[in-house]
Amino acid sequence: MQLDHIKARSGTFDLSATLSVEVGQRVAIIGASGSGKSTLLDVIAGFLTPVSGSVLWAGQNITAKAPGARPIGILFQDTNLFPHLTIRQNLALALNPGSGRLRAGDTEQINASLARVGLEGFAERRLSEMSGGQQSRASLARVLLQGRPVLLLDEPFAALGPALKVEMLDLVTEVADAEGLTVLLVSHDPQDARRFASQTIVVEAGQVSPPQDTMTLLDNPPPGLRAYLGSG
Ligand SMILES: Nc1ncnc2c1ncn2[C@@H]1O[C@H](COP(=O)(O)OP(=O)(O)OP(=O)(O)O)[C@@H](O)[C@H]1O
Repeated sequence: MQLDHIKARSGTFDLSATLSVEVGQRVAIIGASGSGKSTLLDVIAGFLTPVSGSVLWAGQNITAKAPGARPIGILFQDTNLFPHLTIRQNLALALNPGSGRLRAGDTEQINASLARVGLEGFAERRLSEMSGGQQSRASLARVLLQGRPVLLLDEPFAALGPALKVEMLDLVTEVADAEGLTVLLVSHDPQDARRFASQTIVVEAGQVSPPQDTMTLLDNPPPGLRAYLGSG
């Protein structure tokens, strides 16, 4: 994925980015609150049209494509599932947004995606009857069902507590590696970056830096990042 001389504006906030992320990479995005991390994801996902510059995937310019037509799946902290529906109904809606009716092959696909996230046998369970960790797994199953090659994660596991968060990041790592997904993870926690991503993008006051080696960056952070990390 490439961001080529992107300039974007959200209200009075300006963002600029030129970078490229290799296919199959897992990359963390870190930066202070309000620095522009979500704005960057909005540009990549197509929720915010840049003023200038291009978003490219596999050499194709996707800047003008609607969010649903992009090769991108998104996982936010708010679960993307309806609490009163069963997991099967929720996933059927993800496959067939209009009707939620199951077509030939859908059940197998749903069962396979539940198995991939360790939720075999949960299809008839309502979301409201599941733990926070199980709900996170179900929302991951939903986004995986879309079969998009790029996954954007905006602090999706922040509410889970440290042990469960690590478990979910490891699960995403396993699935992403097995399927060759390219993953961008926004996080406030440098430990997430160390655990999850060999490369890290720093966002500072709307300026997006290209990916750098995570360990090198965090072991010897530049002044702006050092202040944000609170490391002296
Ligand atoms: N429509 C808007 N009008 C004015 N300012 C906006 C608008 N949308 C976003 N901003 C500002 O843009 C900046 C970047 O916001 P963004 O949500 O991308 O930051 P972030 O790094 O994701 O922050 P956080 O870590 O707190 O989620 C913020 O200062 C925000 O207040």
